[in-house]
Amino acid sequence: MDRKEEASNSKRQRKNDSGEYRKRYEAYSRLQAAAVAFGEKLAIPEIVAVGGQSDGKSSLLEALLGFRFNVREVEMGTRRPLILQMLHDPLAPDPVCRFQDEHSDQYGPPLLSPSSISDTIKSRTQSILSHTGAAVSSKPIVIRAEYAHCPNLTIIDTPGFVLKPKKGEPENTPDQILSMVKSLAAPPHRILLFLQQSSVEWCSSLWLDSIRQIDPTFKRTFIVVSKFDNRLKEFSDRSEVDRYLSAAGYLGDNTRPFFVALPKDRTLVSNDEFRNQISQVDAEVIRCLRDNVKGGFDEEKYMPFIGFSRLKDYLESQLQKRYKEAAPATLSLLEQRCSEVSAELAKMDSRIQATSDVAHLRKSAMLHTACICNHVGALIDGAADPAPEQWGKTTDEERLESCLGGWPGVAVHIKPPNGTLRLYGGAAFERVIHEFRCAAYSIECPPVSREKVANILLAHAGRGGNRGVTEAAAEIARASARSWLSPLLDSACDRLAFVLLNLFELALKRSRRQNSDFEPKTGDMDGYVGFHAALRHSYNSFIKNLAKQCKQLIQHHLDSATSPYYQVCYENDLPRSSGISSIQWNHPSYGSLSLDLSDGGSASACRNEILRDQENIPPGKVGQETTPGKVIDGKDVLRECQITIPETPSPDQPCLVKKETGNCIEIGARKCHPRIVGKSQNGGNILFGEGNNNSRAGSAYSEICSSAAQHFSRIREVLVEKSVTSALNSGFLTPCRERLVLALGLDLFAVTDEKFMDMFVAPGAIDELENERQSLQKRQKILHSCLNEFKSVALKL
Ligand SMILES: Nc1nc2c(ncn2[C@@H]2O[C@H](COP(=O)(O)OP(=O)(O)OP(=O)(O)O)[C@@H](O)[C@H]2O)c(=O)[nH]1
Repeated sequence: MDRKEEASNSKRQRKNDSGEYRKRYEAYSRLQAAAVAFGEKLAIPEIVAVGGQSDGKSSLLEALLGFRFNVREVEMGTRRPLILQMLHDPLAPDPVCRFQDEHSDQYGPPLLSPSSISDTIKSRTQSILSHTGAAVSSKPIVIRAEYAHCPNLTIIDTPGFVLKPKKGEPENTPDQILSMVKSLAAPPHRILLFLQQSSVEWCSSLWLDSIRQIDPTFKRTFIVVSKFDNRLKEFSDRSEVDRYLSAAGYLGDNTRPFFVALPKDRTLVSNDEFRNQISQVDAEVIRCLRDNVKGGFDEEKYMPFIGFSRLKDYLESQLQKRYKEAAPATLSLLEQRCSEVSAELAKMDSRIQATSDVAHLRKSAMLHTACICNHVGALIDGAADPAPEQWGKTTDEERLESCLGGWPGVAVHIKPPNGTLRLYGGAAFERVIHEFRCAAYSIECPPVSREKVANILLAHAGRGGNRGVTEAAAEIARASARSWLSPLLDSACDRLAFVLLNLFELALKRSRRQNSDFEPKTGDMDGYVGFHAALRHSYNSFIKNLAKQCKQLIQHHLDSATSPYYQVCYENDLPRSSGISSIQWNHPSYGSLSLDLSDGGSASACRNEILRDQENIPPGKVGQETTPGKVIDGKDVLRECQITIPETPSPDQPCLVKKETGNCIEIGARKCHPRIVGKSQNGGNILFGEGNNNSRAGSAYSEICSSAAQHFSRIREVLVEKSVTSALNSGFLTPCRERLVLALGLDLFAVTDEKFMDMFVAPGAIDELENERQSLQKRQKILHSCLNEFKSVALKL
């Protein structure tokens, strides 16, 4: 082979090589566009330019591209990462730039003028920042530039590090930039191009440490000392310049920085002139080092690292090298992604098919319903997920949101233990029951008019009955209990229903979390608005029905407790203790609720409140913790009662209890009762004494009031302790645990297919699936074409 032949062979070889380079590069840049558009995580070798603000990153990019696109002096600097895909095209004497769509892998029309490029960068940056209100955004802008004078190279320009935010920018801007750049530079397949101005000494470099945190040994970092022209005039002799160029002691033995100067004149010149200026500056740098420095510099050692053109060649060769190395891994990753996307697409097809498959929909809907019911059960039995702090309610919130306000007929503000804690489910239910008990015990037997007493009493006297006073008192107490306790019972049912109604949302939340944590087991019902609405409606109706039934049931209990025949039972039924001391109650549910878990302050506040409003204390608490008493005019009357009422109270002492009704009286009156009756049987004016209103006047009336209060208390106790609490539990909770799934099932599924499918006329849901499917199809198509491209690239490696 003669020399001529050899030369033409090597020329052909070089041409082939550059053809291969180009093919490989094109394959990667298409893959990169797909990765950006679809959020695919593919390890594509890329260069990320990082450094402090105004250290020259964008100028270096322009120099690499071979023309100026940032013609406007952009005051804001780089605010979004800019992925610049440079494609060497010998047939493009003028640069052809296209922006990738913000939301797809498609590129827009070619932009020819540099000002339109910088304007687009600016407007895209501003549109996203005005939307987020931040100073920077990590969403990249992608530009593809084809040009005869650019290399095959992809560089990501990043916002420059800053120490302080600019005026009007959020305070955390420096941190935001740092963390954004760190995450852009973190993937190990990315090469870092770290720029630092030549005027900065390595020992005082602010950002070198940040780079070390990303790449501690600079294994994948190229270091560029920018604006080298600014430093040149400071060198006087060779040793000085060689020491500077070696950067010894700061970057490690294997890291050689590049020293680059670019034209600082930013006046608009033609692209040819711009490239001309770049070469001139390159030449000028070498000339300065040779001529202006005594003894020049160690050219053998440092020449390959000085000047822009050397950096450009180096970057291109490094990127090509990495492309070649990464190709097998990229190919296998692409194969994997292609089969994954195909599987996703098949799954999506079957989901779309399932939208018209009644049997499938019935199964999924039943599973979903059962799952919701299970979660309701779990929440009733006691659960702490979702976070009660966020999803629970305090007693005040419950009152407010249920629009039920306070307890009817109760003037005092009831503060149940744990009222300040955010509870839901079973715990909130128990708290409402307790609150109801407090409310019930705070109701006093209302005062009765003398006319009422006279009407009942005189009629009894007329019939010659000798139990007139007792009968009158009982009759009064029954009427009072009916009119005062009935609204309270209704209110309790409404409050409990409110607690249970809230559980639907929480059960949904738990079910969603469970579906996202594991493979969806309960069928994917997302988007079927009609079904979700029907399920919610059915649940609400179930709870409202329970409330209605419970109201009827406990009204029935109230009717029995206020029936004249029941009086006999409760007189024998209720446990009594001797003397004046309180009844001993043995209620496990009460015991558990008296456990106040709210923080110290609120617990003691609540206790104080309870002590202040003694009505809030049901008898159970009375026996255990404190002597019950009602504070009237600042005195604990009951305590006073206990001290002052003798074992056998004198009928002359009606004044002692004259003012009192309710609990206080109830306890004192137990002893008084037989004597009161006895007194009335002793003849005289049974109604208002001997006609002397000032001496004994009012004593019979007071006795009747007192006795009525006693009856009232007993009715209330029977009701609260014996029937209502258990009726509420069995009326609400047992059906929720045992009948809910069946009731909802009957409502939703015991219907014809046609009616059932009405719930699934969900154009929104099907559209959503169709959109997802289309985007998957697109992704599949692009990944397949990238795969094929890489297969042919790999063949020539
Ligand atoms: N003297 C001199 N000036 C330069 C050189 N390179 C860039 N400059 C000037 O430095 C200024 C900042 O340059 P940019 O390229 O915008 O810096 P940047 O790092 O991209 O800035 P941010 O994107 O805001 O972080 C511009 O005015 C450039 O003209 C150089 O080599 N020598």
